[in-house]
Amino acid sequence: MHKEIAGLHISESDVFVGGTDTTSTVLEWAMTELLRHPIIMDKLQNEVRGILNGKQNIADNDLEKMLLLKAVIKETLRYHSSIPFLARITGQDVQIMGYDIAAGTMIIINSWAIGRDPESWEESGKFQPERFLNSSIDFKGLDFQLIPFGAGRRRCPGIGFAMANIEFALASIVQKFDWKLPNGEKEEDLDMTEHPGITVHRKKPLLAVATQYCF
Ligand code: HEM
Repeated sequence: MHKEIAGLHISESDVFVGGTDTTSTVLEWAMTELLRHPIIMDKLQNEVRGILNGKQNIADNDLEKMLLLKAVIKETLRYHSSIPFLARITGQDVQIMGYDIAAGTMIIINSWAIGRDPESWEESGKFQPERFLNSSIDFKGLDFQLIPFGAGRRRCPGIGFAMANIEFALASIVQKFDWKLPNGEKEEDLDMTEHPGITVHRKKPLLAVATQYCF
């Protein structure tokens, strides 16, 4: 069924498709990067376990204090923009950076490439969540170097829901379990091949061994 929300046509299947694969893909990439960077995993577990102090249920105001958790998720969204291509059709003739673009042209914006652009990001090829700790750059569509949710009127309407899901899930799994790669696999051997598609997920699903953490 299609509904009109603020003049935009959005169907229930748009919401379902837009909201499931994307969220799980971001979580899988976040865990991949944490397994590849054990020092960051350690720092994150210290932050989450310290703030929760043995409490099993995570509340909204606990998440507000988890600054490294938020930075890890932002860095994952920068480095692994899960919906890489945004599409727009120009409503009138425009000139962008010296290029004349006729009305009715479809423009494809590659948010994956923007997230890795060395002109926008220092050490763009490295996973460094700390870059966001003292930065006001956010993913809400106002900072054009970080647009994993798009920008403008058609940007993702599910940002709040997505972030709540990812923050709760990631905080919970790093609080309650310690994680390592299976069969003595080393961080540097972790296969990072991407599977291109509407969402860019891991080509091979991530395998990790969980050990329950004793509080
Ligand atoms: C990390 C998770 C998510 C990511 C990375 C993501 C990303 C995106 C992107 C890039 C777009 C296109 C925006 C544009 O063209 O400017 C989009 C659209 C959309 N997203 Fe999300 N999304 C996520 C989660 C969700 C969730 C949880 C929901 C619903 C509960 C949702 C619902 C939608 C819908 C309905 C659209 C179409 C909006 C329109 O056409 O106006 N998304 N999303």
